[in-house]
Amino acid sequence: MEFALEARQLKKEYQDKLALKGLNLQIKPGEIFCLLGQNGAGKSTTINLFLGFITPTSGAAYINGLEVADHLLKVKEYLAYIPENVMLYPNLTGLENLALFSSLAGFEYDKEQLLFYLIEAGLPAEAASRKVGTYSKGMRQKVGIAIAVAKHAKVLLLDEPTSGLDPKASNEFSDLLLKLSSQGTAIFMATHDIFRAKEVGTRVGIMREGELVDVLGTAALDANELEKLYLNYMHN
Ligand SMILES: Nc1ncnc2c1ncn2[C@@H]1O[C@H](COP(=O)(O)OP(=O)(O)OP(=O)(O)O)[C@@H](O)[C@H]1O
Repeated sequence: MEFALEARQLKKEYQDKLALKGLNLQIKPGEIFCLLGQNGAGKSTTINLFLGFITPTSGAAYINGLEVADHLLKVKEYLAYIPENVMLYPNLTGLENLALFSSLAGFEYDKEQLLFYLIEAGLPAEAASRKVGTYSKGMRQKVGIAIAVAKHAKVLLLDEPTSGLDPKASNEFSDLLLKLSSQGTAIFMATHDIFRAKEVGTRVGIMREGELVDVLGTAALDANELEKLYLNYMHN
């Protein structure tokens, strides 16, 4: 079977810091994998390797069966990325931003279709014609999701997307992720939010000092048990 995301002995060393120590991981289409870990554990490094923003010291990252470092452009077609702060053009409206990013990915849509994507992602219709500079963080995340859907991304990478969102916005965001995964999108999310990880994740990985020390199925755990396990790893 072809995995949506795969890491094989993936290693990254910066100058004198071994940030990722040989990660092995396989994620299927429709899965939501949440990666927990303290600051500096190697979560962003992992995401940046899947995105092709940095090159591995050894080992390889694969998206849809393609080695990222060898197929940077092709892999970009499959991927959408939502960082903590979605980068959009503040002087363009939500509709204009979506039109621009869709077109960069090779998709041209009329206004009606663009509006449909934005509303599907939970943006109020009245906001779509407003400049993005006036949007809240949660609204910008929704535009990020609309871009992912409009470019038919097979894989969504997220780096702490819910930090700084209020509980309602965070909850709406979780619902969007669940909807995307039910449509077959594979989702890989670095987060500090154990509760959300349990709620949306199919599996949760715990990373410590560049190593994936555990991977847990969320179905058999409640959030308190997951928090206990996590804290245990951090203290030992
Ligand atoms: N460009 C770089 N040069 C040198 N060291 C780096 C670089 N980027 C990251 N590191 C180091 O690699 C380790 C892993 O960092 P990384 O950003 O992947 O952690 P993280 O788990 O994403 O942390 P956070 O939760 O704070 O985002 C850290 O020790 C960090 O200082």
